[in-house]
Formats: sequence, structure tokens, C-alpha cells
Amino acid sequence: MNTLCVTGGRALRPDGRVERADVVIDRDAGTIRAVGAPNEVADATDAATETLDAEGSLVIPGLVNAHTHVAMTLLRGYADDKPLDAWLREDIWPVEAELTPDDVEAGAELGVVEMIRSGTTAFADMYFAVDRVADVVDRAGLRARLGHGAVTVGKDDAAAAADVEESLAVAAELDGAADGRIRTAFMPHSLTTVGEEFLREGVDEAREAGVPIHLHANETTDEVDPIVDEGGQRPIEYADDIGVLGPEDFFAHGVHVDGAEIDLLAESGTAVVHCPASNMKLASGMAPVQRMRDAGVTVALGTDGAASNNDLDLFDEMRDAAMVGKLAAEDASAVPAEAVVEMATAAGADALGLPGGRIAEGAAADLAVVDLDAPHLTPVHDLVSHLAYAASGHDVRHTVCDGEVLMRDRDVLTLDVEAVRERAAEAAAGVVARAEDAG
Ligand SMILES: CSC[C@H]1O[C@@H](n2cnc3c(O)ncnc32)[C@H](O)[C@@H]1O
Ligand SMILES: [Zn+2]
Repeated sequence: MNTLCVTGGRALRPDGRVERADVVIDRDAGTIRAVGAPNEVADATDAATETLDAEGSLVIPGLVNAHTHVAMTLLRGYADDKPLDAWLREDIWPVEAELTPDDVEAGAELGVVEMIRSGTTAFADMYFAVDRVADVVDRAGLRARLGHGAVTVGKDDAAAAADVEESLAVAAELDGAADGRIRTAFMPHSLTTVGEEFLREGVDEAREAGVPIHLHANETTDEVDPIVDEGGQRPIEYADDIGVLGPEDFFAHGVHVDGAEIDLLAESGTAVVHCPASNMKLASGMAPVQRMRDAGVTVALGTDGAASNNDLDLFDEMRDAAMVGKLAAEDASAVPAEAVVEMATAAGADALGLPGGRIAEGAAADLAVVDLDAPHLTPVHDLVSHLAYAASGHDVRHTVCDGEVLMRDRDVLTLDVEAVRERAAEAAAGVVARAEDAG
């Protein structure tokens, strides 16, 4: 038996209760074998059991970053203080045109290290050179749902069709990689950057192949208005018409959604990934998170890329989601602490269709151990409150995914952090220099 026991701590259970509990992991199966007081879980351990100390700490489900562009860590701080459209067109897309697959790999390594260090064990990623991102995920030991972001606007028909085909091909080729820790999706960039005919064809093929769909939707009014003006339909109605809504699909942002669109998302089971920091930084707007949750929409949390956030720390996202959720609802009781913790864990795993998100017997052994022994986490009245409002990724002590320890006592075991930083800094300097020469 190959067992790992997380000992001496408290555990956050799926119903929101915190209890004194050890967590016993079956490393071969990658699942949680038992959760309970030491005398209750003793039968699940043996002499060969390895331990991970959680004294003075809280064991939580590994956090799920349900929407990012992980390699954009290379562009952190490259272009700030602009709205989405200008930011993408004037700064981000020109520099992304200079990215090589090696750069994407370097940026993905940097992002993955940042996520492991802040307790994230699963993420969804839309980008280019996805095979390189997949290789990083494999080596780093996380889980991910990956896809190639297809864009057809500004391309001739052949190039546009090729990009959509690439997204479908990548989804077929990489699904199940990294011993099943990698799953895939068809990822058209958005409802406005992929033309209707290409979108319809791609969606039909994705449905035939049983591949989920992930895209940006209803992020800004600049994106919503042309869809309404041209087709007379709201974006989510248009998506429904094209066949994009379904229980395996998940849309990023969902900021400007009306009541009928919320109902369509809820009825179809389409999840929304709320990206509060990116929405605030780009001044995209305030998503109606409480209304969506009340309607039964699964709302997960995402950082979006590091260039619009500017970090990949889900603890920040929980705090931002609670804060801006209250502002949007004009109600201090909206989007409470327990809601954002659920959004960053179980709802994230559900939205991505990945295992994890729960400290429970039989669940995937994906967890983070948060050190509570710190002034900013003192006193303890309510640990769920601390997770949402007071803790940060720096408080994460150990990170475990699929039963494997990825970080022990803040030492990342699967990647060489200093080498990753050096490679990423070099790659970032190179891509920016090439963009300057080209511009
Ligand atoms: C085609 S790969 C993904 C593509 O998305 C860009 N991107 C980054 N952040 C956002 C955002 O908030 N909305 C829309 N698109 C975004 C990224 O730079 C890549 O080009
Ligand atoms: Zn995005």
C-alpha cells in the first residue's frame, strides 16, 4: 500500500464545516481513502505511510483556476490601465504574435509554479502551443483542461478554418494525457472573434466528438452590443442558437448577462467562470454573481491571464469575488465567504468536469494545506472567513495533486523554481524585443 497521511490539522469538509481531521490518501489510486480523527483513520494507514505535517494548519481542497492563459505570465506588467479591446489590439495581440512554442513553455512553467505555490491544483487554459502547456502540466503534476484558442476575425477563410480545425485536433490529441490529468475542450476565443459559420461548424464537430466547449462571453458592452445590433439576439441567446450551451460547457466572464440569459445558462447547465480581478482591471463591469447563483448557475472562479490580474492567486480571486459581488448586488450579504470558497473549489471542479474540489472519502486527492500560524490569521473566529478575506497564496504550506506532493513546506518538488524564473525572464525579454523590432 502506498499511503500518504496529512496529519495533525483541521479539514474543511464539503458542507463547510471545519473539523479536526487527518486525511489519508491512497497514492496509487490518487484518491482520499479516509478523513477523520486519528483514531478513526488508523485502520487506513500502515507502517509504510508517509506523512505531511498539518499541525496548526487547515487542509482545504486544491483550488481550481477555471479560466486562465497561463503563459501570459510572460506579459505580466507589460501593458496596464486600458480597456479590453484596446489592450488586446494595441498591446497584447502584437506581442503574442512574436511568441514561440519555447516562450509559451517558459511562461507556462512560471504560471504553474505560481499556482502550485498558492494552492491551485487544477486549471483551465486557453492559448497557443498547447502541446507545450500540456508538457508542463505533465511534469508539474497538476490537472488541467486545455485548449487551443481559435480566432477567425481578420483571417482569410482558409486560415480561419485551419485555426478552428487546430482547436478541434488539439482537443482530440491531448485528451487523457499526463495519466488522465489532462482533459481538453474546443476553445473558440469568443462569440465575436470567431465568425458564425466557423463557430457553427466547430461546435457541430465538437458535439460529435463529445468535447466540451469553452469561450469568453458577455465580457464587455463593446462585445455584447454588436451581437445585439447585428442579430437582434443577446449573446447567450445567439450561443444557444448555435448550440454552444450545455452541461459540460463553461464560459469565461458572464459580466453583462440579463435575466433571460441567466435563465438560459441555468437551464442548459452551462457554467460561468467569474474573473473579478480581470473584470475590475479592464473596467469590464461587475458580474451579477449572486443573481446567477440564485438562478442555479454553476459559478466558478478564474484569474484570467496574469497580464490582466496581475497574479494567479485564487485567494485574491475569492476576496475580490466576495467584495465586488456585494457591490454589484448592493447588498453586503451577497456572495458571502462560504460561497466564494465553494466557487474556488467544488464549483470549479464541476465547471471543468475534473475530479477534486472536496475533502471527502473517495474524492481525488487534490488538496492544499494552509498555515494558520500567522498574525494576519489571528484570532480564529471563522476559518471560512479567513480563507475568503484574510489568507493569501503565501500562506499555503503544502500542495498535493492526484496523491502526489507537489510542494512540501513551500519547496516546489516538481519544477526548479529558480531555473523557471530565469528561463521566463529571458523569454519575456526576447519576445518584447522582437515585438518592438516588428512594431
Ligand atoms: C486565442 S488564445 C486566448 C487569447 O485570449 C486573450 N485574452 C486574454 N485575456 C482576455 C480577456 O479578458 N478577454 C478576451 N481575451 C483575452 C489572450 O491574450 C489570447 O490572445
Ligand atoms: Zn481570458
